[in-house]
Amino acid sequence: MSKKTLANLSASDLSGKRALVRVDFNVPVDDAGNITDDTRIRAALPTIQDLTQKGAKVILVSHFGRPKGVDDKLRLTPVAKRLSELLGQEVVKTDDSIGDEVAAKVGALQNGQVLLLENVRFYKEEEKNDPEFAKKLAANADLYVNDAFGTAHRAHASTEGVTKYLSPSVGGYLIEKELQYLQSAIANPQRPLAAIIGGSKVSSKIGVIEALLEKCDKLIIGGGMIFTFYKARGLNVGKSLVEEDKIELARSLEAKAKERGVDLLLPTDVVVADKFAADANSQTVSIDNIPDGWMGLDIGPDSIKVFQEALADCKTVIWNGPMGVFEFDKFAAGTEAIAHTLADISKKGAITIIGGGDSVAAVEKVGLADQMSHISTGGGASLELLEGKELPGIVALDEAE
Ligand SMILES: Nc1ncnc2c1ncn2[C@@H]1O[C@H](COP(=O)(O)OP(=O)(O)O)[C@@H](O)[C@H]1O
Ligand SMILES: O=C(OP(=O)(O)O)[C@H](O)COP(=O)(O)O
Repeated sequence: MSKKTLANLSASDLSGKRALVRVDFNVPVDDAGNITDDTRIRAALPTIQDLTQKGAKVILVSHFGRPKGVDDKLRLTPVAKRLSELLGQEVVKTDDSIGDEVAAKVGALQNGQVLLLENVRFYKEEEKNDPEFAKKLAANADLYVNDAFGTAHRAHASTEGVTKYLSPSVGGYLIEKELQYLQSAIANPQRPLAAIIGGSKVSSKIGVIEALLEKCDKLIIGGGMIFTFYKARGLNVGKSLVEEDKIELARSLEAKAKERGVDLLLPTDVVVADKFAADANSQTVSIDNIPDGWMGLDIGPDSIKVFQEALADCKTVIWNGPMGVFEFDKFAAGTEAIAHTLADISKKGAITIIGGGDSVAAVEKVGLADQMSHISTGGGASLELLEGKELPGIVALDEAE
């Protein structure tokens, strides 16, 4: 990468220095708050360990979920515990990300110690990239390392704003590794190239589809994303997830795909449930038969077949977003089938890239992660790279000398 990285900093640059390190510890958790997949924590270890070995005082900052203000369910305390186990050393945890308590605990850090700040999104100023808030985050540190690849597509205070107040500002080893792999796989992809988009972040990912129509030969849509398209077609979607203000966009995307001759594949059948729960009653219906009061939580068997056939000849596939609510066994079949298909085409030489916290968790759950070409810690971030966009969290870093 053309940016300065941690590899450019020696022990003499780092020893005794307070390093503010942006990580993406936005890990999947179950209803009881237990971490169900720690890939993102493990992926940050090389950077954290390099810093501690070189005598830096490490101050980690991350978001967790999408809180509106302080939310006790979205505290990073379980993450601090898991990180401490993985590092084999104590991780000091603060209850805030700025302020006096943080300053005091940072002041008490010894060289090589690690501290984790509280969820930075408890402050609305974080996502607004408020300069005063960025200045307060930066006040406790001497230098900045961004290793949050999964959040590099967000221009927030802890990913972009802080770089204006800390020097040097460098990329960590995870960001370096992700860019190295993704840029080469995506710049000149082996074709046919397919993108599979699912999951629940409809409003933040539906926009990506437009740019992907220019790049991809096939676009497969699943997960919670599909019902906005169906509503645009005038179908009844019951209580399924819909983004009302994206219906018009969905309609125009279908029209554009047709114009450009890109295969935009949507499921033809879905598994619907009478409630959002593991023990819900379920039935498989065609998409024009979703009953009132029911919600679509997985793609159906006919759709799985069509998707598998479409993927069979692909040479590069990038997948972000599960096909259904795979956390509930009843609604995991679509996601599991696609994971198996990608493992199969990987074996035949295709490049398969899985990105996103929950998508990676799903592939880990079925034990197929090591059969994919690349497991990326970023879903939205890897899709934006595929679109050809620059990621603000990377643009903001110092240029390599
Ligand atoms: N039909 C659906 N309705 C509601 N939620 C869904 C549906 N299909 C998938 N999901 C949910 O989407 C979530 C993952 O979405 P997202 O955050 O976009 O993916 P990733 O973390 O891989 O980027 C999962 O928790 C899954 O339960
Ligand atoms: O989980 C994340 O993104 P992803 O679901 O696209 O992989 C990142 O932590 C970014 O979170 P955000 O989409 O709430 O900014």
